[in-house]
Amino acid sequence: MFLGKEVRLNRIVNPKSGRMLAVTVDHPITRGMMPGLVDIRSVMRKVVAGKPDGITMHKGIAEKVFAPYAGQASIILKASAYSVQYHPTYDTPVADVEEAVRFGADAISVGCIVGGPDQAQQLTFLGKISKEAASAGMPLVAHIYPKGALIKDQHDAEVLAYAVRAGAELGVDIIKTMWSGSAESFRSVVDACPSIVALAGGEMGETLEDYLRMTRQALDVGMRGVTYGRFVWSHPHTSAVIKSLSALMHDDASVEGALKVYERALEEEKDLQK
Ligand SMILES: O=C(CO)COP(=O)(O)O
Repeated sequence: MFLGKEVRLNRIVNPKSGRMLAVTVDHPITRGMMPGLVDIRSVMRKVVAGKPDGITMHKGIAEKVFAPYAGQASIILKASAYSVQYHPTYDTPVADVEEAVRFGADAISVGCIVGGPDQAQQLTFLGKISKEAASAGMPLVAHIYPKGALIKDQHDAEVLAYAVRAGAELGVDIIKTMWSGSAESFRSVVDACPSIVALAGGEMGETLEDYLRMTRQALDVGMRGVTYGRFVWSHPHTSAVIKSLSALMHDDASVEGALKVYERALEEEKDLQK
């Protein structure tokens, strides 16, 4: 491995735990103007205060909003976008590895949609950016979504295993995927993938405890990263949520232990407001 890639990987994957805690704020182009992300400056301040390893963002947000926090968390530069509404099977390139280097990013992140009519183009794009990222010593993160006519259930473990393995086959370092619903089925997804498997949040729960339980179960079967968005920044106490996730990811806390960390972080927030 290039030394540059190793240095960057060690910034986003905590060397002590071997795991990555990332938060993503890349939703608006894909999903529309979600209320929780309208005030992106306030979201960014709270996310940085929670001390995640990395934050996934598009280039304009990196430049206009993240800049004051440079060095406090890694930039994972989002380099593709699609539209859930207008073209849900085509994730199109919007940035490149050269820009990731220029922004000081520690990884570049793309989406790739398999199981739909655009699969061939999507894999061509992934193969190309994998080559470019490798040449620059830039870790590659990809969210391989199984979507489209061939996919009946996006959470089916067999379908997810295909998706993560497709990413590993093309040299992706960290592959984001969806929860399959149980530890037993998720084990088969992780086992299919020689790269790091990370979990996206989606709409898999209602409470913080739901997400902590899902994360704990996935960790127990070998998952090594999270890139959570919606449930983190739409929560009224974003920084405390990130700190509780950090206890799970980096200190191997139980769900109960992580909830205690959350309560303690809330108390600290109250003290600061006094
Ligand atoms: O990867 C993600 C979006 O790009 C995950 O975000 P959510 O947790 O909101 O699903």
